[in-house]
Amino acid sequence: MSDKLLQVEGLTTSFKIDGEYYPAVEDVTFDIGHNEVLALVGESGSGKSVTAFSLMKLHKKARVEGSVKFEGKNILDAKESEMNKIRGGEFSMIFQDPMTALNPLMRIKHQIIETLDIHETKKKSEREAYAIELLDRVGIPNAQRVGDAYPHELSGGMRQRVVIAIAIANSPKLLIADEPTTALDVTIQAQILDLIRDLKNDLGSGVLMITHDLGVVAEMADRVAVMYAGQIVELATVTELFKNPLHPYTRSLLNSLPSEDMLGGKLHVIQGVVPALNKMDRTGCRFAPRIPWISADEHEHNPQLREVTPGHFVRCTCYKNFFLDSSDKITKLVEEEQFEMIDEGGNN
Ligand SMILES: Nc1ncnc2c1ncn2[C@@H]1O[C@H](COP(=O)(O)OP(=O)(O)OP(=O)(O)O)[C@@H](O)[C@H]1O
Repeated sequence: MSDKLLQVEGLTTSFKIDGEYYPAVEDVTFDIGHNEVLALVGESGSGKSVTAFSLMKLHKKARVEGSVKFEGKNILDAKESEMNKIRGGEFSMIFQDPMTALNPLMRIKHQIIETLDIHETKKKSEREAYAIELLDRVGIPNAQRVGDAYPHELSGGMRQRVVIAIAIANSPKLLIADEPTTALDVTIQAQILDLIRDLKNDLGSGVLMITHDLGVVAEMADRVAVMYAGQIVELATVTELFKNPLHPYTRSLLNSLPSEDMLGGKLHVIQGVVPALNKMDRTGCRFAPRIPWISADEHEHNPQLREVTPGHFVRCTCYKNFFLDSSDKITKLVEEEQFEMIDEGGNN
């Protein structure tokens, strides 16, 4: 048996658009160990959720290629009946929006009991008491009363705790958290992250934490995979990535974090957005159109994710010619109008 909990190799998930398949996620390779948090970061449309849904085999109409080995077994070959056992059992997912994850017409405790029933966790007679115990464990005060409530009677933070109670009900070995705190205010966010970390430590589970919040990454992750336009462009330990980011996209992401030494309190972002699936040039470096001051011959023709120092992987050689490490250089690029300046309120 592999010592890695999850090994994803060459994962490629394609959707049909106007009769042709286009990959939303392409050649994605990473692994997660027991009791390890891997953060998957990247801006909207980079392929984070498609990756997560592919791991759970939740895409019904997509073409999914590559391999996803869970404790050495390729689950992409698993039958739907096996996947139903795995989902919510060994693999669990915490979704971004608790309101869509919960059934509005069912009492909270029955939603937890339902997942215990599917996986036959605990004796039937013990399941209700265990459901209440889980609510208590995720920090819900007056768990008995909340168990009898319907989702709309709870606050957003409480609902997210319920979703987490459901996700951990069967002691999953792998927890996938897709932007678990986006919909919550800052104080509740911190509490939910603490909760996920404590549960991970108690259960020894691996966690795939999907986020575009680098603060969450710094706080939670052991390693980070940065995604851009369906590919992982950089992967390293969290310390290494924050200390020595290489790929231009990673560096621009980190540079967009507000910090005191930013020019005049402004944030800097590289202009542009992730291209649509059917409009993307797939032959070279996908980030090239967003850093036009780097000449074409500084990009690789078909860039691969390559280990440049032990455990630190980067795609494309263009990083060698990309500098964004001092205010002077940022100023120069701003003067050359390569950067869009936005203030902290998000206004241009
Ligand atoms: N069912 C689908 N059919 C066609 N295209 C899809 C489908 N699901 C996702 N996509 C496309 O795949 C790409 C990646 O989407 P994905 O939702 O994984 O991005 P993301 O990084 O999770 O973004 P966000 O942070 O906004 O959730 C996008 O271009 C999206 O439009």
